[in-house]
Amino acid sequence: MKAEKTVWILGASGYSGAELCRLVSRHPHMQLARAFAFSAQNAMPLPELFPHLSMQVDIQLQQWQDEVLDEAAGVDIVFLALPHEASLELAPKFLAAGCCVVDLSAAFRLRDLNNYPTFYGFTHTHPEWLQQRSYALPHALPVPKHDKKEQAIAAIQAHQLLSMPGCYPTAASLALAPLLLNKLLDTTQTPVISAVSGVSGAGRKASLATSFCEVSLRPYGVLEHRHQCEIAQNLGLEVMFIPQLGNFKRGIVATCAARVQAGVSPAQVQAAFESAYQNNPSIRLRNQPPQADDVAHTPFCDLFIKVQGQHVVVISAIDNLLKGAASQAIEACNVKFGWPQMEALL
Ligand SMILES: NC(=O)C1=CN([C@@H]2O[C@H](COP(=O)(O)OP(=O)(O)OC[C@H]3O[C@@H](n4cnc5c(N)ncnc54)[C@H](OP(=O)(O)O)[C@@H]3O)[C@@H](O)[C@H]2O)C=CC1
Ligand SMILES: CC(=O)N[C@@H](CCC(=O)OP(=O)(O)O)C(=O)O
Repeated sequence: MKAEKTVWILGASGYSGAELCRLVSRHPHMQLARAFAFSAQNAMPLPELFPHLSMQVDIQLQQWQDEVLDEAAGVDIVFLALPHEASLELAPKFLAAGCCVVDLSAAFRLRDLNNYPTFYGFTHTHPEWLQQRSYALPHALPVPKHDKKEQAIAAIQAHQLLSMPGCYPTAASLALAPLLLNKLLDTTQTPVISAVSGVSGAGRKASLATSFCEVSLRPYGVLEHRHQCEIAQNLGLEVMFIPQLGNFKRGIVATCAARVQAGVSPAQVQAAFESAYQNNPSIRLRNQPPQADDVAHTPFCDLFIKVQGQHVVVISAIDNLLKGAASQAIEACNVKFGWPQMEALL
């Protein structure tokens, strides 16, 4: 049977792009037509760069050249797993060619233009697309326009540009959204999110800060990380965000501490999570705090909830390269094109 959708992947020599190549290759409705790297030295069969993909992915990496854009008309889905500014420049060109663009970068995530110079160091040059994109967390979010799962799905289906959430924002938003959706949170107390990420979160290119002997457990970007405003945007309230780098390869464990309103019972909190996620095959409610390896190489978000008096702690674990990037992008496409939500992911 011929796959219905042809796919290009840009950034396929990077960590999340390579995961996308693997997932698209096993997707029954997608055909991986071309995969691009940026550097000439990466123009090789993908399994030469990532040997674990041998016999899983059969694609030759090509060096990206702008002239290739002339051949984009007729490509159904283009995944961009690129630096933010590269996505910002290329996405509108693919959109103009009629492709559905799924962008894993932050180029189209933030609604407030002013946050780009502050948190990303560049001025946004395509604000028109910020108004016409769907921020594709394929689950209910307690923010205007996304307060019902059906609306979130309709938005994904209606838009040509899907902007994928960041990795920490995925973990934190899924942890806190049910409390907000059900109006259980005491919003006079700012939630605190302390999250540890493996070093693949920083991407593949070598840097001293992420080399093996340099990393132990390092807090960074305390209260000023670029994901703080994305999490606040998702939840509709301020948060305190403390990211940390851990000496493991993949995964994020986010510990989210907040306060519920007086009189809210543990049973009400549990019921809020069960009703929010009962039909969601990518979320697992756990009886024990999840650790990073429980979700590594899986498309799941594992959540553990503990309530004591008015204190609530939700611990959320994802694989940053999958639920935080590539598998969530496939999930969004599955929702968009009406395929089973976990197609190609399990
Ligand atoms: N790592 C993660 O956990 C997550 C990453 N993301 C986002 O996904 C995107 C990719 O991240 P990640 O996979 O970690 O990155 P990597 O650093 O592993 O890979 C980056 C990719 O982009 C290519 N590239 C670099 N510069 C350019 C450019 N100027 N123009 C076109 N292509 C370029 C690289 O090609 P070459 O190798 O040939 O240089 C490589 O294929 C980023 O926007 C990131 O923020 C999102 C969620 C989680
Ligand atoms: C460990 C590490 O460096 N993590 C990255 C976040 C991961 C990422 O690539 O960010 P997006 O999810 O926004 O694309 C950081 O702190 O900037």
